[in-house]
Amino acid sequence: MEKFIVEKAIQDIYPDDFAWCYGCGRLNKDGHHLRTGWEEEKTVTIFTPDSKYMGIPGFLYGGILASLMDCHGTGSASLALHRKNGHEIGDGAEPPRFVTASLNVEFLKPTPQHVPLKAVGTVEEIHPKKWKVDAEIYAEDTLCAKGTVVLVVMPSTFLKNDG
Ligand SMILES: CCCCCCCC(=O)SCCNC(=O)CCNC(=O)[C@H](O)C(C)(C)COP(=O)(O)OP(=O)(O)OC[C@H]1O[C@@H](n2cnc3c(N)ncnc32)[C@H](O)[C@@H]1OP(=O)(O)O
Repeated sequence: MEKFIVEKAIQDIYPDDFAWCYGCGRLNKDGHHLRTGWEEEKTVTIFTPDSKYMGIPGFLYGGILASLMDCHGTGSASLALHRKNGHEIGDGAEPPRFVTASLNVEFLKPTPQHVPLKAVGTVEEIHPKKWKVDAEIYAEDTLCAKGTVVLVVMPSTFLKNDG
């Protein structure tokens, strides 16, 4: 796999109040800090899980692949609606925020530890408030998992009520 770094990620511009997700929140010091950006018309997230995310020695725990798929989905949908709204990362506009409505993962091959994983997404609009991301996760050049994530624009039920 070519060396790839996500230079501009949608998670970098989420407002602080929404930057705490365990998977992709930049402000969650214990989290994975997943970052998702464009690679031409596809979305990409790169992640090398820590050694502790072991299933069988030498191979990854499947739940961590699901986590990658999950946040790759929310980030991809946010990128796509942001672009549809006429914005790109860095133009100062606040991006839309999505939550996961469903997550389907197929584990195709044993996934080795200690190599960078690359999630590649194809984003499709179902409705302006509902998007689908078909994702593939590669370890080096091997397709190890694929899945589909459905995302919905974050409803007001997620707004924190301090009262
Ligand atoms: C925010 C920063 C990044 C954070 C990343 C976090 C990643 C996560 O882990 S999120 C946490 C896990 N996910 C959750 O907790 C979600 C919990 N579930 C829920 O809140 C709800 O079930 C939710 C929001 C997913 C779906 O709600 P539901 O009311 O069933 O929505 P749904 O019927 O699918 O429609 C969605 C919207 O599209 C609209 N819509 C209209 N036409 C259509 C259509 N043809 N098809 C689909 N939707 C349509 C619906 O009317 C609705 O809009 P509105 O709310 O204005 O009526």
